[in-house]
Amino acid sequence: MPPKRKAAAQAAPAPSKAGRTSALSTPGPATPRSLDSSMMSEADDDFDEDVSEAQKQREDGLGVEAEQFVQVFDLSSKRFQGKNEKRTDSVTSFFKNGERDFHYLPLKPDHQRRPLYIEPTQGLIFLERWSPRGKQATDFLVTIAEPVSRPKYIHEYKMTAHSLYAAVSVGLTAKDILTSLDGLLKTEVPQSIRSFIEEYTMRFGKVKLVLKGNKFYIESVDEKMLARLLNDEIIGPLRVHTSGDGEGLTVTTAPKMGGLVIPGTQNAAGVHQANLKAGGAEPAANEGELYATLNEEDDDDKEAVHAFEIPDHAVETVQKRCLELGMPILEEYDFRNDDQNANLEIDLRPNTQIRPYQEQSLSKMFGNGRAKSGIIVLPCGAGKTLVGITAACTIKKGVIVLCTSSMSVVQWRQEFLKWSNINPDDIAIFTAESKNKFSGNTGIIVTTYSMVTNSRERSHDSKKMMDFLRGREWGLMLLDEVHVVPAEVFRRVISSIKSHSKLGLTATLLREDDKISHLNFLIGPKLFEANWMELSQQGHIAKVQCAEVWCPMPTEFYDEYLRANSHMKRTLYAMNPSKFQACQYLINYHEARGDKIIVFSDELYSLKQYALKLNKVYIYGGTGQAERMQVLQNFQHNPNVNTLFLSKIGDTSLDLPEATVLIQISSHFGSRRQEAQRLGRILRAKRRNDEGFNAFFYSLVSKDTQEMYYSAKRQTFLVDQGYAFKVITQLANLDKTPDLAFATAKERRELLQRTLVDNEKGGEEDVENDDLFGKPVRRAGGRRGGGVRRTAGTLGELSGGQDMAYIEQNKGANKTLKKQAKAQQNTFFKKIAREKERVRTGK
Ligand SMILES: Nc1ncnc2c1ncn2[C@@H]1O[C@H](COP(=O)(O)OP(=O)(O)OP(=O)(O)O)[C@@H](O)[C@H]1O
Repeated sequence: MPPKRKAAAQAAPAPSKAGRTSALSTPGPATPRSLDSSMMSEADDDFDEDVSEAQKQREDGLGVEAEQFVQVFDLSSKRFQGKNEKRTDSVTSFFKNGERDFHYLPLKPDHQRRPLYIEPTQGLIFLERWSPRGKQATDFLVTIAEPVSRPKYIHEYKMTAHSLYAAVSVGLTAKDILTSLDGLLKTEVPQSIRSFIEEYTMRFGKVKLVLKGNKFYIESVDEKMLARLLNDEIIGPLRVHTSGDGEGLTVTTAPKMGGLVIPGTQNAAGVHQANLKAGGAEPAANEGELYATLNEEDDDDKEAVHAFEIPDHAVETVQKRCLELGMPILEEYDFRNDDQNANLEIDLRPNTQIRPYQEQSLSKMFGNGRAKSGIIVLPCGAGKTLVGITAACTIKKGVIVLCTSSMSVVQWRQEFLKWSNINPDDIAIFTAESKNKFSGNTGIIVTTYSMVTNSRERSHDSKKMMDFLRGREWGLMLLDEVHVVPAEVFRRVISSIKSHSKLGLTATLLREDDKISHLNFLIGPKLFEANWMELSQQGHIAKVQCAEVWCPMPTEFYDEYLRANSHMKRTLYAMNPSKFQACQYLINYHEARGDKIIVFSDELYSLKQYALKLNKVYIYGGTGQAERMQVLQNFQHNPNVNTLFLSKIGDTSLDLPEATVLIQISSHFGSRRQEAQRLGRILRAKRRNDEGFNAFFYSLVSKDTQEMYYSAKRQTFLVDQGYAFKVITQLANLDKTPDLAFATAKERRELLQRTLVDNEKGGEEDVENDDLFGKPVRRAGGRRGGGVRRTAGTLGELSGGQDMAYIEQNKGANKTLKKQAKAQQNTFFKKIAREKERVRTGK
C-alpha cells in the first residue's frame, strides 16, 4: 500500500465537508471492484492496472475520506493476495507493517455491553452474536451491510456501496446509520467509515436509469451531474442524439421526493415496510426492531428532471461507469405512478401467508414504495417462487418469467395459479411446445432463457411471439436460478426484452470464476440473503448434519496415486476401496432407517462402477430422457428403489425428487457452489418438522490426497452459513457390513488393476444433456462434439474381457426397472386389448 494511503487509513483524517470534493489531492474514485465483496478476488495481475486506472480517473467523484477509504480498501485487499508475498505463516503478512494495527481506535469504557467491532479499511463489521444486543445488531447489520460469514458465535458483515444504497432506500440517512453504529460499536466510528457513509448516502438517487416508451434514459434532477456524465469519455459518446434535442438535455418534471423516504408497500399484497428507524444508540421502541419515519410524497411539488437517451446495449456499460465515477445509478420503477402500462389483475389469495424472511426480502425490493431491481438469495426450498409471485402481485403490471427448463416453466405457471388469483387466461407459456399469448392487454408470460435467446432458425410462431415480447414494456422480469445462467445470456435477454424492474432469484451467488459481479449491472445488486441456520431453526428448511468421512487409501492404491497424472489421481481417489466400503455402509445404514439417498459422483467411471457393484440405479448425462424419468419416478415412489447415483447433471439440470441423505464420492474440485447446491437438495425434506428429524450430508474423502484440500475449500460457503462439518475417521462396525465390497486384498488388487486399465486412455466425460441454453446437445460418452468415448466393448478389449462380464452382469438396477416397467405396460395393454375384445364381441 503506498504510504500516503496507508497513512490515510491509520491517521483517521478529519471529517469531510461539503465542497471539499473539488479539492481532491489523492488518487481517484472507487472502482467497482472496490465496492463489492464479490469482486474482491480477481487476478493479482490487475493490481498495477488498477492503480494507474485510479490515477487516470481522478475527478471530483468522492469526498477525500470516502475516497481514501475506498482506495485503501481496494489496495489492501489486493495486497493481501499478492503473488510475490513471502509468507512466514498464514497470519503474519496480515499484520505486516502495522497495516492492521487499529490501536488508534480505543475501546469505549462500556465496550463489553456493545456487540460490534469495525475494521476501518475494508468496512468489515464483526458481531458478537451472543451479546444481549446481538439480535438488535443483526437487524441493523442486515439493513446496512452484506453478510459475509455467519457461523454460531461471531458474524462478519461488510459495508459496500450497494448495501448502503439499500439502507438509504428504506429510509435511513447517514445520520441514522452513524448514530446506530456508534451505539453498537465497541470503539468510536472510524473517520474513514464515517466519511464513506456520509459521501455515499448523499450521492445515492442522484442519477437514475429509467425506461420510457421502450427507450432507456439517464435522468437526474441535477443538471451538472448529467453534464459531468456527458463529458465522460465512456458515457459521452454513448448518448443517443434524437432529432430536435440538439445538445441540450430533455427536461421533464417529476414528483419531488421527501427528505427521508416515500410511502412503503404497507398494504401491497401483504408486503410490509422495512422495519427500520432512524435508530439511536439504544434500541428503538420495539426491542430489536428499528422503524423508519416515512414522508408522504408531495404530488404538487414537482421538480425539473434532466435526461439523455442511451442505447439498449449500453445500459451495462453506463451503470458500471457511473459506479466507477462514484455516482451509483439507481434503477427503480415507480410502478404506482405508471399510467402508460396497463394494470394486471393479480393479488395473492387471501389464505396465502408469506413468511417473515420472504417479507423481509421483499421489503428490500420495495423499501421506498418503488421496485428496485436486484437479486434475492434464499436457500433451496425456502420459497423463492412465492417471493417472485408476491413481487408480481405488488407491481401489478405485465410480467415475464425466465426459467432454466421447460419443466420449471410449467411449475411457475402452476405456482402462480396456486398462490394468486390471476385469471388462467392472463398467464401464458412460451416454450417449444406452447406459444400462447395472454388474452387481455397485459399478463404474464413464462418462458425459458433459451427460448428468448435462441439464435437458431425460429419457427414462424416463435418469431411472432418474440416480436410480441420485444414490442412491449414489461413491469417486472423475474429471472430464476440466476447463478447458473451465463452473462452473455442475460445480456441477450435484457437487451431484447425491456422491463422496468428485474428480480433475480437464486440459492447461492457463488461462482468459482468470479463472474458473478456482472450480475450487479445486468440485474442489480444483491437485495437480500437469508441466513440458512435461522431458516432451519424455524423449520422452514431441514436441519442438516454434515460430515466428512476420511477414507484411508490402501498402500497399493496410494502408490499408484502418487505416480498418476491428475486425471488418474481423481479416478483413484474416487475408486479408493475404503471409500467404496464407507459408501456401502452408509447406504445400508440409511436405507434401513427409511431414508432416500442420493449419491453424487462427478467422476463418471466411479459413478457407474459404484452403482453397478452395489446394484443401484444411476443417471448421468448420457442417460436417455425416458430412462431418466423412469429412474426418477421409481426413486420417488418405489419403496424398493431408495438410492440413486447421480453425476453432476443432478446439480442443476434435473428436477430431483425429495431425498433425506446425500453422499458425495467425487466432486468438482473446490467448488463451493456445487457443495451448496447439493446440500440444497435435502433442505426441502417434508419430514423436516418431525421431532428430532435430521437430513444428512456426507462427503467421502480419500485421506492424504488432494481431495482433502478441495473438500475443505468446498465447505467454506456452508461453514459461513453456520454449518459445522464433523470429521468421521472410523465408521463403527464397518467390517460387519454384509457382503462388504472389496473385503479381501485380492479383490482390492483386482479393482486397482481394472481401474488403471480402464482409465489408461483418459476418462469419459459427462455431458449436461439438457436444453438449458440452447447449446448443441452432446450425447452419451461425448459422441457429438469430439469428446472421449468409451463403451463396454472398449472396456472389454482393454481389460481382457473380464470387465465386460462384470458390466453386463451388473447392468442390473436400471435394466431391472426397465423390464419391470415393460412387464407392467404389457399387463396394462393386454388388459386394454381384453377389454376392447369384450366390448367388440359383447361378451
Ligand atoms: N409462505 C409459504 N407458505 C407455505 N408454503 C410455502 C411458502 N413459501 C414456500 N412454500 C412452499 O415451500 C416449498 C418450496 O418452495 P419453492 O419451490 O418455491 O422453493 P425454492 O426456493 O424455489 O426451491 P428450489 O431452489 O429448490 O427451487 C413449496 O412447496 C412451496 O409451496
